[in-house]
Amino acid sequence: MKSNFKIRYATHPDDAKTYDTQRLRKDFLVNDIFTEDEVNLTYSHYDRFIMGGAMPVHEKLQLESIPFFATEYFLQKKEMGIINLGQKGKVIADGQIYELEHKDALYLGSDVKDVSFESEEASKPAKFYLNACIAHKALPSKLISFADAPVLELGTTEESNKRRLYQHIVPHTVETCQLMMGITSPELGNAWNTMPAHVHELRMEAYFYFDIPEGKAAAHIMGQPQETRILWVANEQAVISPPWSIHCAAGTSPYSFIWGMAGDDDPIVPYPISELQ
Ligand SMILES: O=C[C@H](O)[C@@H](O)CC(=O)C(=O)O
Ligand SMILES: [Zn+2]
Repeated sequence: MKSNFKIRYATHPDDAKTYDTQRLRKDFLVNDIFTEDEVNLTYSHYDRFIMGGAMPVHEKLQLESIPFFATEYFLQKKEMGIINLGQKGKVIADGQIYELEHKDALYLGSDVKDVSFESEEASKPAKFYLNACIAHKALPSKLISFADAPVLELGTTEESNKRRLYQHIVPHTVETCQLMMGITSPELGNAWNTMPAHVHELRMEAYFYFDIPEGKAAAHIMGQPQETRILWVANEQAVISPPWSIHCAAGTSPYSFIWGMAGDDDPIVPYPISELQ
C-alpha cells in the first residue's frame, strides 16, 4: 500500500478574484481521491480540514500516521468521518469491526489509534471517502447507516432544485467536536444543489461529487456572492470551499455529492439569488 499526502494553502478573497481558471483549479479542486490500494489525503489550511479516500482492492490499507503531524497515530487530536461510496467493506478501528455498505457512514473519535480499511471482494471494492479535522476531546465512534440517516426534502421542481439531503454526521445523529457530513442528491430532472446559495463565514466546506456519468459534469460555482467563478467538475472530484465562498452547482446529468464541514457554529443564511454576480 501507499499513502499520499498533499497540502493546500488558504487564499484571501481579494487574491482569488485575480486567479485564472488553472490557478483556481490548482488551489480549490481536489483530484485523485480514489486510487487502488492507496490512501490519498489532502490537508487544507482552512480549518485544518483533511479530505481523501481509501480504496482497498487487493490488500488491507492502514491509516498511517503522517510524520508531518508529529503525533503517534493519525487520529491523535483528530476526528474522522467516513462514507463508503463503493461496495461492502470494513473499517477496523482498534480491533472493532465496522461493516459499511454503500453510503453508510462511520464517525471515529480521536482516541482511536489503529484504523484499517478492507473490501469484502476485490472485484467490488469499497471506496471510503474520508474527512478529518481537529478534535479537542475524544468522543465515541458511531456507525450511521444510510437507512438511518435523517433526510431533508429541499427545493422544488419549478426551481430545478428538488433534492434529498441525508444527514449522516450532524449534531442530532452523533456528537462530534467540529465535523459534519452527509450526502445531497438532486432528484431526477433537477439540476441545482444548494440554491439559494449561502456563505458561512465561520466554517469551511468541501464538496465531493460522485455518480456523475462518464462524459457529464457539474458546474460548481465558488467565490464571494458578488464575484463568482465556475469550476467544471467530473466524477469523484472535490472542491474546497473557503469560508468566504458560496458553494453550489448545476449538473448536466443526475449526480450526488458528499458535503463535509468543520469550523465554528454558524447558522446558514441563504443569499438572495437576485444579488448574485
Ligand atoms: O452548509 C451546508 C451545505 O452547503 C450543504 O449541506 C447544502 C446542500 O447540500 C444543499 O442545500 O443542497
Ligand atoms: Zn454550506
